[in-house]
Amino acid sequence: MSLPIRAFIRSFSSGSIQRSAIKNVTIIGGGLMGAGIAQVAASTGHNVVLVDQTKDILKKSHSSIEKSLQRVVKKQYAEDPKAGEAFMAKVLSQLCTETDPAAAVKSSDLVIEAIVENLEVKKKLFASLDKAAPKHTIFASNTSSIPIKEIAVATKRMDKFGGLHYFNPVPVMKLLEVIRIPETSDDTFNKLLAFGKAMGKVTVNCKDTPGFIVNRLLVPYMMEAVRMVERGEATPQDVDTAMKLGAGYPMGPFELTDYVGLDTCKFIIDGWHAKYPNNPLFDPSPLLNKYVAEGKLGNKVGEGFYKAKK
Ligand SMILES: CCCCCCCCCCCCCC(=O)CC(=O)SCCNC(=O)CCNC(=O)[C@H](O)C(C)(C)COP(=O)(O)OP(=O)(O)OC[C@H]1O[C@@H](n2cnc3c(N)ncnc32)[C@H](O)[C@@H]1OP(=O)(O)O
Ligand SMILES: NC(=O)C1=CN([C@@H]2O[C@H](COP(=O)(O)OP(=O)(O)OC[C@H]3O[C@@H](n4cnc5c(N)ncnc54)[C@H](O)[C@@H]3O)[C@@H](O)[C@H]2O)C=CC1
Repeated sequence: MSLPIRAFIRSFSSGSIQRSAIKNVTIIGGGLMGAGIAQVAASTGHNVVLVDQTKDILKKSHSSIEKSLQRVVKKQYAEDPKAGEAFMAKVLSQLCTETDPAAAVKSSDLVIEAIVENLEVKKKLFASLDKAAPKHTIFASNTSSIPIKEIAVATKRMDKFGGLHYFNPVPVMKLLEVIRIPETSDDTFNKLLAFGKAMGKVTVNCKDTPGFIVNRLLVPYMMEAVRMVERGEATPQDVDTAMKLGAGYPMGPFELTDYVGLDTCKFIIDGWHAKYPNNPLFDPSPLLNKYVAEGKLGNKVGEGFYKAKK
């Protein structure tokens, strides 16, 4: 018996991974998050179709998945590289790419959307998927900051709609926030929870409140960090060192912003400022806006608050 199958059976019997009714998964958006979600879904035995706008983007997504899988395999199969190679080949055989979302959802049990953090773009996508997907298909958004219901109203299947909020990097971060709206049926919610567990994640349930649990706490903290720098109280480097060594965080707020993507951070904060214009926590940050205007979007383009390590 090969190592991954043994490990999989062990996790079944220990209860850490559960069976799920969901087998065929379509991920829309092959960027930082979509690629990570596709990798972990395929690694846990699901058939995955990854969708993005062009073949070139999907080539990059595929190559980032391969690199990340190599890291996982190197660690998990240190003593059996051949089994590692077989595992990697199996995972990659369960993953295909597609540029036409309508074709990609034809036999899908679950669609997870991980495209740009923009309500109108997400609604337009889901409205078209609603027409193309079979009746039983469940829809989920990985949005960081947009209420799930505001996206779900674009469809006629709100009972089959929920939120699956993953964390970056998806292959490493154990948490998954599972969000229900009042219309989400118990059957859909239970299937989403079971799917999350089948992916090996620890799930937490959350109502459809802005930022769910983690981002509701993380965003004000990160915004205060950038305001400290704007007030000239400390440098990004010193803030990062302080939070790593003084609070035990794996990354400081500026390193984390580079990791998440400054464009995504700006979408989040601009969206919340428009929604809550009187809450000073969500006032725009001139420094963040300046970096985004200069194209310094973080690690994905090689530079943000820091120059990315090669
Ligand atoms: C200040 C500006 C203000 C802007 C404000 C705007 C506010 C908006 C912000 C809101 C953002 C919201 C985003 C969101 O919705 C939710 C999120 O995802 S929040 C982000 C959550 N993630 C984190 O907090 C990550 C924290 N960092 C870490 O945990 C570690 O640093 C990290 C694991 C990334 C890397 O670890 P490190 O030790 O530094 O490096 P290593 O390279 O040694 O990796 C350790 C370990 O992990 C494996 N690994 C790392 N990356 C991958 C990968 N992509 N694939 C596979 N494996 C990976 C690596 O192999 C190592 O394994 P070992 O066994 O230890 O060798
Ligand atoms: N970056 C992060 O750390 C996290 C981001 N999120 C959320 O996940 C979503 C995606 O974020 P990232 O992966 O970081 O963004 P990204 O910018 O890395 O990737 C987005 C991808 O979506 C594609 N795309 C855009 N519109 C599309 C469409 N109509 N059809 C198909 N593909 C389309 C883009 O080409 C791009 O490849 C956002 O909603 C974000 O808020 C959630 C958790 C963490």
